Amino acid sequence: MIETNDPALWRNFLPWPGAETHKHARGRLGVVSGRAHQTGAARLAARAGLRIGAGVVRIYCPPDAVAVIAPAIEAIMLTPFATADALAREVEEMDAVVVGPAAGLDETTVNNVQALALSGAALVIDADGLSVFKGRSAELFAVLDRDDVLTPHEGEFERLFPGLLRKGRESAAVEAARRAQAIVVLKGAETVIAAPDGRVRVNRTGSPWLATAGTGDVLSGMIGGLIAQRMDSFDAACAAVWIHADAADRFGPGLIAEDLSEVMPQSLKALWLGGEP
Ligand SMILES: NC(=O)C1=CN([C@@H]2O[C@H](COP(=O)(O)OP(=O)(O)OC[C@H]3O[C@@H](n4cnc5c(N)ncnc54)[C@H](O)[C@@H]3O)[C@@H](O)[C@H]2O)[C@@H](O)CC1
Ligand SMILES: Nc1ncnc2c1ncn2[C@@H]1O[C@H](COP(=O)(O)OP(=O)(O)O)[C@@H](O)[C@H]1O
Repeated sequence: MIETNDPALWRNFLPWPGAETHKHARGRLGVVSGRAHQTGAARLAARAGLRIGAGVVRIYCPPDAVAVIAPAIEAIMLTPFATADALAREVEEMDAVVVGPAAGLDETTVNNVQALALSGAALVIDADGLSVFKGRSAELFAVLDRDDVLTPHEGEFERLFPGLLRKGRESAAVEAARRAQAIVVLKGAETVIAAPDGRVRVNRTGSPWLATAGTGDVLSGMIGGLIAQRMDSFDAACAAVWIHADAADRFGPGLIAEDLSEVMPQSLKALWLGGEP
């Protein structure tokens, strides 16, 4: 059965901090950055993960990107890595990791995704982390766990699941989640969230203000931030998609991706107070 994504389905599972918590207990999110000229996407994702409540957020970047990222972050931390193996070692302390935004379409990204998949962290894989597996999707699916999340837009979806969209977006997302054995978030004006066990929800509150560069990077950070706080990956994806659109609608005209993390507290506060958002 296809459900409409609604806060009633996941509101009670949102990870609000308890009185005795501390930053490490709230959840640790890693975000993998691209090279020096491609760091904005990771910073958007990292800030969104922090905003949605992860207690610690750390960007992992190639060594050449340190000098670019360091002056552009405050609460977010930064660790350089030189190889995929080094990255896998560094993320051992993380609960969730976002990989793919502006990662680059080369073998480095393939190696990073595969190395991360062997770590204990749940993965949110977006953008280049998906596109780089075009024509070789089995290599991606072989390393995924059921709590990992793929967040393709239709272009990326077609690269991983050629022809599947012809079945219709809902059926395509369900079949994709079954094939990948992971959560699939098929983004668009209506976003479909599907799990390998057959659960599927359609988000019908999409905001057209989201049709601007970088909003998908923000969404990946939001999903990762909720999973880092130990929310079930399917519910985390549903909640993030809904909050993402709610924040966009609250901002309205002129929205750019950077604004989403600044307006998100309004959406979160409405959910926290328990009233109608
Ligand atoms: N601030 C930043 O640094 C940003 C970096 N970004 C990165 O830039 C790179 C390219 O991103 P793109 O999303 O343009 O890359 P894509 O490689 O997905 O290319 C977009 C192409 O996909 C096709 N497509 C089909 N359906 C589409 C849909 N529903 N939405 C978008 N495209 C669709 C279009 O033909 C389009 O030309 C990625 O690495 C991405 O992560 C973007 O996320 C934007 C912001
Ligand atoms: N017309 C629209 N209505 C609602 N949501 C949209 C619309 N267009 C794009 N979005 C949303 O905006 C985000 C765009 O993500 P993506 O295509 O990955 O962009 P980017 O790679 O630039 O970050 C997705 O969450 C998508 O669902």
